[in-house]
Amino acid sequence: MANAVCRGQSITGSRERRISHAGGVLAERSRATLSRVSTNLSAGGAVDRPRLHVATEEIPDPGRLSGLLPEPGALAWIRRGEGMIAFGEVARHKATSIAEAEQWWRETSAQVVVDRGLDGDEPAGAGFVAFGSFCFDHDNTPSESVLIIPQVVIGRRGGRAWRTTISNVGGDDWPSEDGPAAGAGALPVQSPGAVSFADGKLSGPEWESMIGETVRRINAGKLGKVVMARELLALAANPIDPRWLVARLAADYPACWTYHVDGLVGATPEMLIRRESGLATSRVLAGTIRRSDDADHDLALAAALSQSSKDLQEHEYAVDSVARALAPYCSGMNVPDAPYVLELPNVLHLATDVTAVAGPDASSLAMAAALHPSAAVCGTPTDAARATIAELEQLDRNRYTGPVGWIDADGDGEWAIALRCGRIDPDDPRQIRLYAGCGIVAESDPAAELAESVAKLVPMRDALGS
Ligand SMILES: C=C(O[C@@H]1C=C(C(=O)O)C=C[C@H]1O)C(=O)O
Repeated sequence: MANAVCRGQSITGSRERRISHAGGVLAERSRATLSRVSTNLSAGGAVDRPRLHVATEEIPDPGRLSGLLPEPGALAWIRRGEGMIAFGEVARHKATSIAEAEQWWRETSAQVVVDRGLDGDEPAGAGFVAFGSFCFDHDNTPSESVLIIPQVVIGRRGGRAWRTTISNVGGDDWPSEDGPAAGAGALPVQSPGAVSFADGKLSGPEWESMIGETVRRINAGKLGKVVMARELLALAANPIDPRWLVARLAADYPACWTYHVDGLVGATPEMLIRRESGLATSRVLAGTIRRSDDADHDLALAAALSQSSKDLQEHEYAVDSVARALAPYCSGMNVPDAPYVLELPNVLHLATDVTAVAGPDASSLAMAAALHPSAAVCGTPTDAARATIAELEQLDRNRYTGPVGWIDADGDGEWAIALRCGRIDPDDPRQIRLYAGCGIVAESDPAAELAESVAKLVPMRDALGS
């Protein structure tokens, strides 16, 4: 990816450095005089682009990342204790498509001045990054996709921890000292209090009959698979603080990617595309069984899942769609012949990890644009499945089942599929919509699919404290 990052370049004048402790995290404020390295860019003269200054430094282990979120709007990306949290906002891009956001990021990151970075091999993400969350279907939602450039990022990966500060060259030299600090001095996290649940537009039985109609359409011959989702409305006594949910999800689902971007909170097991140092990986999930409380029984369930023709077919559609979409961007693709069983605390999934060598211009977001929507969340053939969802599902999916994740200036990044999540109502933060969907194929049984959706809602229900 084109990258005009100039580390240690274009900095003149003295630098004053002050280290202070904020919740065990070293905060630094530096003053530097920047010589102008670029003129303010506007794409086709239409869009004002921020001209940004980025500094990253190594910090001591900051402790539990989910404990560092200073305010409810802070961004989170955590898996097995590693990842990034971020706060403050330097720029927010309302994207009309994933491809358009990729273009915006490519042009914006080409204008960045990088003052300092980490010594040696930097972990992906230790530098200029944006976090994003995209709609499932831009044509069928009033809501918007976003790419957010934060002011401060704290990350931990592979035994190293860092802090990145991003500031607008056109504005103040550095983020205001009054801005939020991670950890100490942060706004306290409030429990949601008592939570009640209600069906979304469709009740359970109505959803089952909608699934019955989907199965009929599939059997009529034009569709192979359609993923149908439902929502559950949760109403809490207090405003729902995403940090409450992030902390619980990250602790209870360490193998999943726990995220919070702009009110969308969840812990997803499905990785649409991860790109790091030229290697692309995608974890495809499709085919699900609810776990029991008994380990031996779970073993039998796992064996049944890996031999279920209905689940294997559903899985095959999803893997095919990913391999086909990825092929133009990659070489040396490896697609395992058979899936393995991924165990989560609530469900078992059939899983396939596809790996490939990414082409030099294939950023993580460019590949996400090509992959979305995969048959894991939409169906096969894509256009017919998407139209069937729009016609029958009666749900505004919003950003549920869209890509969620982050990208860095080299195009590396992680874009998961926003599953096992909820969206806090921006107009009434006591309300959150929880979503769960199921892949429907010719052999699907509506009652079993409803039960599967109930199992998929468990992580968010538990995180809310019910
Ligand atoms: C749509 C969801 O999950 C998708 C559907 C699956 C299935 O039907 O087996 C499994 C994983 C996901 O690809 C969801 O969790 O909401």
